[in-house]
Amino acid sequence: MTSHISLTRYLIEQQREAGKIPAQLRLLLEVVARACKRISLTVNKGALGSVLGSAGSENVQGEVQKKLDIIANEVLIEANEWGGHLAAMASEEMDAIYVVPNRFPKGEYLLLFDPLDGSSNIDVNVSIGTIFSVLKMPEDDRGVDEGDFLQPGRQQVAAGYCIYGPQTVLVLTVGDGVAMFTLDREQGSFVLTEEKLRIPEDTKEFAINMSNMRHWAPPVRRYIDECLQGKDGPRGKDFNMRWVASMVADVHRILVRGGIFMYPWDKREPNKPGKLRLMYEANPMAWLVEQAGGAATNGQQRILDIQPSQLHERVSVILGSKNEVERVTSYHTAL
Ligand SMILES: O=P(O)(O)OC[C@H]1O[C@](O)(COP(=O)(O)O)[C@@H](O)[C@@H]1O
Ligand SMILES: [Mg+2]
Ligand SMILES: [Mg+2]
Repeated sequence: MTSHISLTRYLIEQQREAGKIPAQLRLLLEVVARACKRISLTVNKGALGSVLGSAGSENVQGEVQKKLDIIANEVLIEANEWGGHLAAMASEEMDAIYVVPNRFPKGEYLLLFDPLDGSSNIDVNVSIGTIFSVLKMPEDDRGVDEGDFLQPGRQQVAAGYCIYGPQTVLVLTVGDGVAMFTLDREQGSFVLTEEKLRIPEDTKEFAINMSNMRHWAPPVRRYIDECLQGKDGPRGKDFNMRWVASMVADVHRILVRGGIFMYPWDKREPNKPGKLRLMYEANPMAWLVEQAGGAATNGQQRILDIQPSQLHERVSVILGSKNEVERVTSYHTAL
């Protein structure tokens, strides 16, 4: 642990001393953090809080919603509606954007979130999380609409996630490196526990859902085949594998000790670019990973440079230790 600096103090320093963020963005991030704290408490109640199981509904992507998907979505909306200098919000769990009712002064920011990432792990008590991204509301815009959200990830002004695991940890970037804050339950506050995180450029650990192997495209197959050959293969080293099936948990591990994470396009749904969502999952995680010295591509280009054409757009994701991401990307572009 590096200090007893709270998230609030860290953000004030980012605002006043580093001049990195305006006061309005600081307040918005504090509201998001408070909402995450509430979600964390709800997650911890588990069966005692009747929060496990399915809600019996489907989201816009046709996925079955869990009770916690809906609860987490409501907590974020409610907290930010009145507290966050926002013009509008967009969520993986809502078909359309949520325009914040008439505000004066007009909200300057747009908030996007995956309220509960790793839904399949809720009922089995494995790490899950909330992923968020903040964009600036375009200037000279008279009214907010979906088009305002369609900005490439490089234009994010803040991004992060909160992981609800053995510890609740909030990980954040405002473009000045990546900082981690651990929730101190006795104090009720997030405390800075790691700063200026760096992902090692090389790794011997990959994360991919191996059950999809037969559906992968040749470049992904080639990369994993070479890893699996270990010491005797072209890579000359043995690789380890991890797959939590919560993107937050897999990316968190990579930020802490390195590795490569892939959820590539595959033949199961050939018309979709991938499973993960560009705006709620890939963009915030790609920026965090880049801010920690890693890389993130869709196999063809940097994720942060993709111009979105739809709010709920999907994308192929390859991110983590720089040299490995560059290798997989070169296997795609060499074709
Ligand atoms: O079950 P699969 O196909 O391995 O997918 C796992 C992936 O799906 C996700 O759970 C999707 O997120 P949601 O739970 O928000 O839908 C990612 O977190 C994870 O990387
Ligand atoms: Mg998700
Ligand atoms: Mg989700």
